[in-house]
Amino acid sequence: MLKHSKKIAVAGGGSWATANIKMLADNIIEKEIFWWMRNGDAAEYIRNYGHNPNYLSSVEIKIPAQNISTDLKTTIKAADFVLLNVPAAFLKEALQGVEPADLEGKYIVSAIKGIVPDENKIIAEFMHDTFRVPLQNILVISGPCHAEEVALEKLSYLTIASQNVELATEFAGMLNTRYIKTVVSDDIYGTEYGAVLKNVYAIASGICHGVGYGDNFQSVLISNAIRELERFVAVVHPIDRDIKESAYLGDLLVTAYSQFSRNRTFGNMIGKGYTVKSAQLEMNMIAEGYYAVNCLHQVNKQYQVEMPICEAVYAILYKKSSPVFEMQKLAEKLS
Ligand SMILES: NC(=O)c1ccc[n+]([C@@H]2O[C@H](COP(=O)([O-])OP(=O)(O)OC[C@H]3O[C@@H](n4cnc5c(N)ncnc54)[C@H](O)[C@@H]3O)[C@@H](O)[C@H]2O)c1
Ligand SMILES: O=P(O)(O)OC[C@H](O)CO
Repeated sequence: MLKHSKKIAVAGGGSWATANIKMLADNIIEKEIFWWMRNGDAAEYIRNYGHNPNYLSSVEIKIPAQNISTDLKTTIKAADFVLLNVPAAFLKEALQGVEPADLEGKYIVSAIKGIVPDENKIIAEFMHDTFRVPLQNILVISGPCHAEEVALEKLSYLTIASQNVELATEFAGMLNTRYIKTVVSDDIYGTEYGAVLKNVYAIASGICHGVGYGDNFQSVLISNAIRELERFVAVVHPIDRDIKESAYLGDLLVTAYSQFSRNRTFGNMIGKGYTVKSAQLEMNMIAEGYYAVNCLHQVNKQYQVEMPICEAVYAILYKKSSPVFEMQKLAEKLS
């Protein structure tokens, strides 16, 4: 028996939002699901045909047509849980017109793996500082899980993090299905920063592949990446955590090695000589790590953690440094 109401709004129209809609609808707990997206044509198509025309188009959308809207305030008003699923770079724009009062008493669930540009804040911090959402009302969905495998109903594990563990456990119960298993954590900072960093490491992994390094080097890169990730989260939010858990190491591995990874694909194109603009145009999807590495570069000015992989990716993407040169330089620092 759930303590809270089961009205959930999903905000975002991409692959992960579509996968989240599927798992919430496939979960057996009765609930009402609302869906906001900015693209009116896509919303109309989904209402008419029950499939997202642009992302995971094979997934059957099993929510009532009238619950799909392009008006975010109305969608938020209808729900108690607001699941944010817009890439971090566009979150501020998506929430324009939404006031702190609109979110009063709501639970905010971030499925975003990114940092809000200019603010340089992870999503929980941004929602807390800007919309006065109490941290106790904020949840994070993370873990190694590609939307494409959810569409195929391949067994996947999600981590639901919140300082309010009872709430996280309750929300996790609304995601479990035959193909989704959930783990609960109280580490929102480590979970969010871990997910942000793994996107940058996946870009590094793609760049290495693009310039011609093999599996042997790749494994050393990822072994150094998890140590870099651990160093950073230990300074930003020092608590006792096991970095080998799925939300940290697992997510890094899936993104660094999977054919479905947006960030790795983007990095591979950069390694092969594409410009940032041309690589972005080539993809209908967003590589969060591109935006995140710039934010991390700013955030780390305060913490001064040794982060050679992030710095190499930053130099390539933002200083137009040569991928071959940066990877050679990085290789000297890895162990
Ligand atoms: N795809 C996955 O498997 C997956 C898994 C876990 C977490 N995530 C996270 O989910 C979030 C959403 O990513 P996704 O993979 O669903 O995205 P996607 O790459 O599938 O889709 C791109 C999304 O960005 C939106 N978008 C593109 N340009 C925009 C603009 N100028 N203004 C506003 N919106 C714009 C599109 O409408 C679409 O919703 C990201 O933070 C990502 O890290 C994704
Ligand atoms: O692997 P990416 O770059 O597509 O990111 C998607 C998810 O974060 C994987 O858990």
